[in-house]
Amino acid sequence: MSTILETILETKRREVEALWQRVHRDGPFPERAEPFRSLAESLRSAQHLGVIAEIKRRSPSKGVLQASVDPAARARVYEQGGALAISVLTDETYFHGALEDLRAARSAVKLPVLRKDFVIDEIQVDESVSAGADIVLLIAAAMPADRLAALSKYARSRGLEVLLEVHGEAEVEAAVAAEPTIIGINNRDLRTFEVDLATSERVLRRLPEGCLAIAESGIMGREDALRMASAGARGILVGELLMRHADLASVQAQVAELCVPLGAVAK
Ligand SMILES: O=P(O)(O)OC[C@@H](O)[C@@H](O)c1c[nH]c2ccccc12
Repeated sequence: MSTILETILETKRREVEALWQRVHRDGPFPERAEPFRSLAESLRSAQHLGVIAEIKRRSPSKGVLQASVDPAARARVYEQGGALAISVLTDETYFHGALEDLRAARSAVKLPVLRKDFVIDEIQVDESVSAGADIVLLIAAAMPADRLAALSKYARSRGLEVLLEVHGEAEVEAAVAAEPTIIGINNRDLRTFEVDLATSERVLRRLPEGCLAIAESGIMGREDALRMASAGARGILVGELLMRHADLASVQAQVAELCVPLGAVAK
């Protein structure tokens, strides 16, 4: 056990085990009442960079960002600022999130909601569907290529959109083969926590034509948003910048600032 990702995955394997036991004991997860909402559609039709605004109480790299958060109120403000989707950290151990946060956020808005967790097993996909998630994150570095493809296929078969996260060029081939709905390029290396926006610039050049791609992490303002847009990203995933503010009026203004026009960008 050396890197944080490996440590987290170790915890996830135990959670998966417990989930299977629960399902064997109590039966399958309850049916989902809510229809799915699509992020891919709004990313494709938007004339501006799509902002996926995140609810994250703490992170292993930054510590506590905001201990007490009202996910419904925050989701509403993200929506009012013009975000195309809400991302909710649901991992409890390392991010102090919960599936309850996702439910609360989703019922407060009309936007699609991304379940941000470390999904490595079909049972977590079932749980995500039941909880009302619209998009699920899969991380290329978390599993071998064949598992990535199988899990992506399963998630899509259950009606979810798949955001598949890569960090470097080396993961692009496996990611594309898994036929995700959207590819996310994480500017933060989950092994070292180092953040570099040049990561997105490099990887975006390697993606096949027509690929819907977003840049994740380390976006700290309009300048960075413009940089990601001109590199070819259709959207950005932003957490820390928004979570550093408790004042919801300034959070809303901050989201609006990030929705830079795509037309103005030389591609
Ligand atoms: O807070 P930031 O630097 O704006 O980053 C948001 C998001 O990209 C980050 O939370 C993230 C990207 N991939 C992840 C995987 C797991 C947990 C968290 C993440």
